[in-house]
Amino acid sequence: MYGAIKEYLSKEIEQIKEEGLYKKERVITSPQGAEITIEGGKKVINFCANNYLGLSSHPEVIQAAKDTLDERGFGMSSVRFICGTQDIHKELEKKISDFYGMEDTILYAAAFDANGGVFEPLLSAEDAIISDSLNHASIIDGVRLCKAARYRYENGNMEDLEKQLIAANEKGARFKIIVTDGVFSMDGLVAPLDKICDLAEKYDAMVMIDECHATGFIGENGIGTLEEKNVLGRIDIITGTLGKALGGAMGGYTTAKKEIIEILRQRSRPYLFSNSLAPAIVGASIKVFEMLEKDDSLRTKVKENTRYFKKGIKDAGFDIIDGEAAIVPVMLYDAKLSQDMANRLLEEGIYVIGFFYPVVPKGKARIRVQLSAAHTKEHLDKAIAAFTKVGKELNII
Ligand SMILES: Cc1ncc(COP(=O)(O)O)c(C=O)c1O
Repeated sequence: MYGAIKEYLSKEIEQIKEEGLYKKERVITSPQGAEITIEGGKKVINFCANNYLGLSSHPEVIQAAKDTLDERGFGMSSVRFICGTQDIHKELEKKISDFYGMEDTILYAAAFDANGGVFEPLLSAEDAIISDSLNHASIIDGVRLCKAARYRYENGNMEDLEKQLIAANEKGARFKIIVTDGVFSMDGLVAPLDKICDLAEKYDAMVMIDECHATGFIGENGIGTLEEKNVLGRIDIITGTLGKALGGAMGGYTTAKKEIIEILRQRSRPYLFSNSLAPAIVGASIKVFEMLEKDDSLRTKVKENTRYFKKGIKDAGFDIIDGEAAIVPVMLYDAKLSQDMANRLLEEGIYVIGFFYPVVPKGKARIRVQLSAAHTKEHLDKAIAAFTKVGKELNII
């Protein structure tokens, strides 16, 4: 009887709209890049993709995908352990392990699956997961799927983390794992991993980080937040995505000690019961890692672009959160203002998104600007000029 649930769902949809939380998909008719065309034909400069290294439409990455498509076919039509593993899947896993200096890696269809499928195979009711309050939804879901006791510490608050570790010890937890995003994507701030690792050592816990917004460009060699915070070799489990800086298509991974990955291959449900990554994505991702090994120009560029944009926007009088990532939250505090500003900026040819409660805390509405190595100085100057113009118009600066 669809009638009854139809009425219920329609009410729910109305409620989402009334709360101002209804998400509309903006349709793009061009490839992903620093400049995109949106439906209706308008060309805009894009500041809201996770295309940090500008690789989403990079010619070398596209060529590698085409070559692999020709050589290896379109799809695998199988999960990994039946007949869905080509040699290139193994090659990519080895590349990722070497990149981080970890022992082994397992690929997933998405980082959402990597986070969703990591806890349940490793931990059970006698164990404890201690999770940062701002961790990504996929970590929250992964934790929910596991029987381990859950502890949550206030974002980045090391006193609270210590309290939670003590609480887990008092309950007699067998194994403990602290889990945090490397970069918190709404603030662009890096987790205090050095302090987290110290506490982990003091209380005998493991550490897991989600590097989705960091791999390839944060830290001197682009290894990520573990390099930035000088904790290489002290992190037990890393999850990451191929769907952001590393080409932006899709795919995720977990990299860790050999036994951890071996158990995941045996028991991680999103790995066991979901199709293997398409060869073209695997081939192109191998190319991405080769490019990162050879050349640091893209990560230098995205860092320079971030510095340049931050300076311009601060000099214009805006208030920003000054983090280490290629994410610049321009703080407006008011939800409606953030929406009005984003709409006006789009009219000026600058595509950004306004974020407000419940995505960020109440009273902390903002426009999140994401920088890319694909942005030119001209793109950045245009954006700073448009922010200044609209900011004055809306009495923000
Ligand atoms: C911190 C974090 N973890 C995990 C994910 C999921 O990544 P994927 O798109 O590969 O599923 C995202 C994507 O939004 C993310 O930002």
